[in-house]
Amino acid sequence: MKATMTQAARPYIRMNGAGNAFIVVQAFEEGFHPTEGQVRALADPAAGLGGFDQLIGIEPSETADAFMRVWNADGSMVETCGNALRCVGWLLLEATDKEEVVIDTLGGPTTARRAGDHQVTVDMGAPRLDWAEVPLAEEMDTRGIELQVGPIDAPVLHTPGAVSMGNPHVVFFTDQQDDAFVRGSGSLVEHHPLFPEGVNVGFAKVIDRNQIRLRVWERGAGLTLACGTGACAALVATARRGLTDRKATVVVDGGELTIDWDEASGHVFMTGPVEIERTGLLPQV
Ligand SMILES: N[C@@H](CCC[C@H](N)C(=O)O)C(=O)O
Repeated sequence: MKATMTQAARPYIRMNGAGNAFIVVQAFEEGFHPTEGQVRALADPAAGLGGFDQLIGIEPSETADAFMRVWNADGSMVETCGNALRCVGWLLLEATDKEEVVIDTLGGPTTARRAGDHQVTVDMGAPRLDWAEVPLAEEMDTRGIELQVGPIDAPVLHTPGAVSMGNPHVVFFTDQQDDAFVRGSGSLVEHHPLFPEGVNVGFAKVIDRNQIRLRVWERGAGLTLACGTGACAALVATARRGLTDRKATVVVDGGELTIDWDEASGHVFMTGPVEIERTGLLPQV
């Protein structure tokens, strides 16, 4: 028998952060607990929501202004989502007269504040750079891990940086960023045994010391127009290799994100646009 959502006719807000697409459900009063299958069904464009990269639940929190729960389009529940933090931050800031809000996630708490017209800055905390924190399956220097794609003697991709921004990322330094290449190698690396929890895969082309062109194959969502934690991970990985400064514009398919790895606090701050596209009611799945 097909399970139906008990949360029938729940209101949703469709938002995007630099093109990263979200369906946001407010779960302050009534719980929101979709199954993996229901998330997948909602993400299917046939459900009428237009497809999305992540489904987001905003729940009450005892220690923060809200708790943000994240499901990837494949139904997996994951630690965090940088662009959704900016979107949820925007909603909470609009609903209160606060200058700053704190949003807790499975990946840790984040603060969000307005940064101009429909722009929000989030403090993503310090990147986790120890191999066990990423996590990797074996000890390696995360500035450039022993991983390559392609023939042993002529790899097309090799020695990516590995970073956790609350969720796992690898970042390849490459000029090759076309769709077919990103899809083919991203899907391969996402499930590599070196990453026991899977991994988000970044393809970073350094334009200059303050600009990176980035495409990301997201774990559980595939190629997206933007990935906030991916942009933070790319800046951290390129700065650690001396390829960029600690502050840069990361150009993604859906816009631009400013990433600043603050020297004093060690925290990574991300600033970028948020957009409310429309509201509606969740379909029965
Ligand atoms: N879109 C995101 C990341 C969402 C989660 C990611 N796919 C994962 O599985 O860790 C972002 O903006 O950070």
